Amino acid sequence: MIEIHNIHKSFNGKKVLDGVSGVFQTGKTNLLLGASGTGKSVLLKCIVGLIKPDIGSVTFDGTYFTNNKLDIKQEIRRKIGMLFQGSALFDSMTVEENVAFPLKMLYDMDKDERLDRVNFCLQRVGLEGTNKKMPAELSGGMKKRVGIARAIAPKCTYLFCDEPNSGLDPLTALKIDRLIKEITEEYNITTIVVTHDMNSVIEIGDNIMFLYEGKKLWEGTSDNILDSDVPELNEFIFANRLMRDAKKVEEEEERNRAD
Ligand SMILES: Nc1ncnc2c1ncn2[C@@H]1O[C@H](COP(=O)(O)OP(=O)(O)OP(=O)(O)O)[C@@H](O)[C@H]1O
Repeated sequence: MIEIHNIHKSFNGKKVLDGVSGVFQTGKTNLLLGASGTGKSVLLKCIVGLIKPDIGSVTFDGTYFTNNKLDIKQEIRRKIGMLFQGSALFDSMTVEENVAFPLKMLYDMDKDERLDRVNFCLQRVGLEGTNKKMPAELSGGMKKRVGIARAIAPKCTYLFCDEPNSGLDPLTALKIDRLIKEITEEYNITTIVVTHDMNSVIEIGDNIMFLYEGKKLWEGTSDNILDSDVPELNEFIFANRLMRDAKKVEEEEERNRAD
């Protein structure tokens, strides 16, 4: 379980996070939802320690993280897996080398043990046998799968995903969302996903925190989000639907032109 308490962050006098508190449960897919520029990524970076909040604290399973001693922070960092926006694979490394990378950095494993773990993770994300492929040879969805395999390779306790389905077609996006949820439940991980996609909300939103202009305006689940009485959230959901409908019309028109 991850707890955040009263997180504030400003850049050059501009407030980006304004007193955000909340709890992210173990074994659940916790979503940080909001429009562009509402502070989702900054909050994620504050949680993992890439950005220091001006005020506030983060606790991992009861251990205080923010401003704690370096060795305690490093111990927590070892348990964190990250799936970055755009996958962020090393282009000059094979799939196998990419997934092995955190194992080399964090563990004193022999080569065979490391390869076993890499193969296990590749198999878990449905990419067995792709060891020697280069990232340039992979589709967007496959790259995300490699990113997930790399994140879980060190047996992470906490998984952070920054817009995991950006740039993917709806069906591939759905498969990636489901894979993240399955892995979260299977390994009892605390997962936080940054998203602005309502499809993800409905599909995997065990616990959703809606951010608006740096504030948490609503918290709930995919079952009750459509009943919210928060105007900013309802407007966000409506805009998402309009976007989806407009996309459908565009695709339909494209199909008609092609016929
Ligand atoms: N290092 C930084 N220095 C200055 N401003 C920053 C920095 N990082 C983020 N910001 C600003 O903080 C605000 C929130 O950014 P953030 O990336 O958290 O938005 P977001 O909700 O994740 O949006 P998106 O969905 O577009 O990624 C933006 O106005 C951004 O320009």
